[in-house]
Amino acid sequence: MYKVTVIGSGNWGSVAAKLIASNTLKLHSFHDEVRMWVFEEKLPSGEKLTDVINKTNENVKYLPGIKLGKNVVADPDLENAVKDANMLVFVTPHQFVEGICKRLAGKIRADAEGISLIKGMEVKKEGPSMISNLITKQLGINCSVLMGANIANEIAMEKFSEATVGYNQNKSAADRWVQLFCTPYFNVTAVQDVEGVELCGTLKNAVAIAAGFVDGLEMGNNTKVSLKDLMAQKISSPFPQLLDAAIMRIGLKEMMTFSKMCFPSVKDSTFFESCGVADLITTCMGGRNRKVADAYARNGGKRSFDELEAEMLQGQKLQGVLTAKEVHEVLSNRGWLHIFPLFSAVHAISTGRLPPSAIVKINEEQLSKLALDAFLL
Ligand SMILES: NC(=O)c1ccc[n+]([C@@H]2O[C@H](COP(=O)([O-])OP(=O)(O)OC[C@H]3O[C@@H](n4cnc5c(N)ncnc54)[C@H](O)[C@@H]3O)[C@@H](O)[C@H]2O)c1
Ligand SMILES: O=P(O)(O)OC[C@H](O)CO
Repeated sequence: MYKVTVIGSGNWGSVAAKLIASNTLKLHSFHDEVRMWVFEEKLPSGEKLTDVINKTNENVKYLPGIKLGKNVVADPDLENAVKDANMLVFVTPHQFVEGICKRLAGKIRADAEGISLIKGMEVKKEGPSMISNLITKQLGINCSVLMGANIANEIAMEKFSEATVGYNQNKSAADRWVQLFCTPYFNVTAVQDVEGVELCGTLKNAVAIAAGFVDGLEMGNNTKVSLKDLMAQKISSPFPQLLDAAIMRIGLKEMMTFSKMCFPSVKDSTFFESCGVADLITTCMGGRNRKVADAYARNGGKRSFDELEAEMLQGQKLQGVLTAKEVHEVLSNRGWLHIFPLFSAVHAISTGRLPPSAIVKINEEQLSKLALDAFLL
């Protein structure tokens, strides 16, 4: 019998628990109960979030108004939450995974399998290391990934969407994950390209920040903003939707180039799965990264991302700004900044080194300066 624990209980973590819990009740090879580890916090009422979830069957802070399923049990004790599980679903903001894995080392079942729903990466001296790899290395378990065009609040309302499971060797584990997540409104397919799937989910968050800048500047209506560099790339539209499309096109190209330069085994076909172009479009149009970057540009870069994130997302976390920093580290370490103008601009703008309008003005001269700054820092 398979026993599932979800490690994380934010917006997507709660929806993942709901999807899984609806299936474990139906599938005989799985225990009904789904444990969900909660990073404990006190609510304004003074109650603990875990107690409220278990009392109301609702994550009132990160997914209000949605019942998770009576077989979801919130647990604030990480070790206790995982001790009986042999299917571990990792779904926290990526900056917390390393600490969580350190706490879990030696505490999980020997036959455990993992899947990461986390969009992000770590940068080591040797280069980028994906979160699934970090989980495998620290816990010694096989780890697949699940990424896709998935806005948690919409899937919580059972609106149709698709997702992609990425796996390396273990096809039977991938099939089990597909079985565990699939519902009539959540269609999951598996591809043998764990890094490709994970890089798609990770890198599109940096592109979504660029899309937010464009929207926040209302570029289509602002004749003061020069389009010459976009025109140099044969794009010259006065309409914001078309600028968004330009950002997505250039972003997709940089995502593919970066992925293949860092991980030559990544397959082109992966970018045409839900985790690729579909997630890119979804996040650039409707995600949290886009929304907060839009506010950043509207404020002329005068209010920091941290401040805007806290005010606009009430505890939910952005991944795009941190991802742009991680990508920038790889690019500057390897002397690749000039190949990735969009990623470079997103990092320079989000750290206040260039104004938001630079998203369509980034040029060779600025890139050389950024490269020099990176070298001097
Ligand atoms: N929300 C979505 O629509 C969505 C969709 C697909 C993928 N994702 C990805 O899923 C991952 C998790 O995102 P989410 O939306 O579930 O989370 P979230 O941004 O909604 O919530 C933040 C979570 O982090 C927890 N947290 C805060 N401090 C912590 C700490 N020190 N240690 C551990 N946990 C801490 C909070 O308790 C909360 O559960 C991210 O990588 C995200 O990109 C999100
Ligand atoms: O809301 P975002 O920007 O974190 O994006 C959410 C998901 O990753 C979209 O698939």
